[in-house]
Order: sequence, then structure tokens, then C-alpha cells
Amino acid sequence: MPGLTAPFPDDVPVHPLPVIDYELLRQGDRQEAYKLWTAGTEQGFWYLGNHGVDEEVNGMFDMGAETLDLPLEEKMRFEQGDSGDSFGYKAKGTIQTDANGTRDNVEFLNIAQDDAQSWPKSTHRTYPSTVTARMSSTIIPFVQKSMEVNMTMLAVFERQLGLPRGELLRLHSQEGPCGGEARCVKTPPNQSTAGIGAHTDFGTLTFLHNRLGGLQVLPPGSQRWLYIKPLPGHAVCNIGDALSIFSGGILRSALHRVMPPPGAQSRFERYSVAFFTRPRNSVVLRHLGQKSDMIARTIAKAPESEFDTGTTSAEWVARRIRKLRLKNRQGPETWYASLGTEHIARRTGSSGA
Ligand SMILES: O=C(O)CCC(=O)C(=O)O
Ligand SMILES: [Fe+2]
Repeated sequence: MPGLTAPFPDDVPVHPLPVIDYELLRQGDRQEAYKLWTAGTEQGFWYLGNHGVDEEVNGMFDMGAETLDLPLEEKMRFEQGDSGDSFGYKAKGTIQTDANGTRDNVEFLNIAQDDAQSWPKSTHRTYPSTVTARMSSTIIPFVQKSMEVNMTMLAVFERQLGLPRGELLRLHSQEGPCGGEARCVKTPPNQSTAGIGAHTDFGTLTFLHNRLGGLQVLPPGSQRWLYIKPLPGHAVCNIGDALSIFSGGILRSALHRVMPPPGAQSRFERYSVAFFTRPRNSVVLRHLGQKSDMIARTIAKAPESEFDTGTTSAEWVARRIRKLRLKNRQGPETWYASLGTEHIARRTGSSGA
């Protein structure tokens, strides 16, 4: 049951994140916008309160539990496979969590933003009956509200980066398919290894909902993994690789991972719910220095090509997933090939490391 829990212990190291008020952001509050900018440029992670998506998030936790509790044979009919597809079901033990090829222990379900938007027509794929039964009541409202939240935050970053109005938003317009998706993750109780290995998110912005601990962040420039304590009624938001690259590294895509929940919480099954905004598939991941002086000045100091991947958003996501799948592993180099901006996240610390 996803409802069962124990308190988050008070003797583990936690990362104190800034709390941003979504309603203030939406109203155009300049101070709140500046707080968000500081969070994005320093840590790449923050709490978001007053987002108004609580009811839909609760529905997603229930839908995730219903779906991930289906018999394995049923879920396997929707497995994402080894060719780099993201949407569908990801079975436990199919991806590596480190360079040694250690197996993961989480399963998750990814529902394409495009499939929710085009429902009842399918854009990318079909889903289990527990998903389709809740498409109209839960998933579509969750996806729509999450998109709105992420686009509101993106508009703040666009302005602060000195980009022309709409420049960043249009890379996420709905004129073509995109990799945006909703995710429900399930981790079994009593684990001792990483559920999801250290990674940076592939896309633009992540809107995440945790009830139990387990999420850990390696703050930029730090060597110490810290838990993020779930804050009731608040989402955890973070910047992904695509936005970090568009901004020439000004916005941070921080390394994070999912570990067993701390203390007494480790005895419980852990569920989490996320929404990932990703650029349109055809968008090339490259800095926007030609559109912003601030980005151009920053890029002038960075090694050439670091923020020009020569890769479309779709290729970027597919490569990383493909290289994570254990079936495709040919040694530690396959793990390294799965990485995105992790090397930049580690190097450009706010503490000067
Ligand atoms: O489950 C969580 O708290 C985080 C999951 C995550 O980092 C991801 O799915 O990318
Ligand atoms: Fe993540």
C-alpha cells in the first residue's frame, strides 16, 4: 500500500533546498522569480509549494500503484525494450546503476505527454488498462497542470537569461512530438543498493513528488551525497541537461540518485511520481548564445563544443536510455556513454571546486 509510512529520521544529512511559491511566480512576483533564478543557477534543485496539483498527484500515486501491482506478464506486454524507447513499462533489473554494471531494483511506468494530449488517439504507444481507465480522470489533468507549472518556471528562466520572449518556450511548443512524460516509480522495501544510479535528468525541467525519502543529491561542487527530505504539499523541482545546455551551463543540472529510504522508512515500499518536460524531438541541444549576451559571454569561457551536442533532443534521450540498458552493456564504457552533463555538474561547483 502506498499509504503506509514512517517518519523521515532527523539524524541523516539533508540538503536544505530553497522553497519557491508557485502562486507568487505565476503572479509575476519579481522577488520570487529571483529566488527561482538563484536556485536554478546555484543548486539546480528547489521545493515548489502552492502548485495546486495535489489532487492530481494523489491520483497518480494510486494509478501508479494499481499499474505496478499488475502481474509481471501483463506489465511486460508494455516493456520499453532495449532500443532506447522511453515510454511504457521499465522492468526491474534492466538498467545499470554504475560503471560496474550493478543492476537497478526499481520498476517504473512512463506515459508520454503526447499520448495524454492526443487521447483517445495514440501518438506513440498503448498502455495497460489501469492507465487507460484513468486517462481522463487523472492522467490528462496531471499532465496538463504539470506542463503549465513547468512552462511558468521556464518563462522565468527565459527572461532571466536575457532571451527574447518565447525563445525558450517555443522549443517546447506542441508543433511536433516530444519526449515529455509522466512517471511512476516503485522501489521494493528492504534494499541495500541504489534504486536509480547517479544521473542528471535528460530534459528541461522535472516536477517530482516524493512521500518517502530516498532521493539524494550531490550538490554542485560537493563530494557528499545528501538526502532531500520530502516536504508535504511541496514538489521537488530540478533542471535537466537540455535546459543546462540551452543556458550554456548557467543553469545547473545536478547529479542525483535514488537510494533506499533512510531509517525506519526503508521497510516500506517506495513510490514516486514525476513529470518531465523535454524539448520537441527535433530540437538540437545547443546553447542559445546567439540569442542572449549573457549566454554568449559564458560560452566564450567554456571549452568549445561542451554546450553544442550536435544531437537532437530525441537522439539524446534515446542514446542515454539505450546505453543504460544492461542488454546493451559491453563494459564500463557503455556506462560512460550513457552520461549527459554529469561531468559539467561535477566540475562547476558553487564552492569553487
Ligand atoms: O524517485 C525519485 O525520487 C527520483 C526519480 C528520478 O530521479 C528519475 O526518475 O529521474
Ligand atoms: Fe532523475
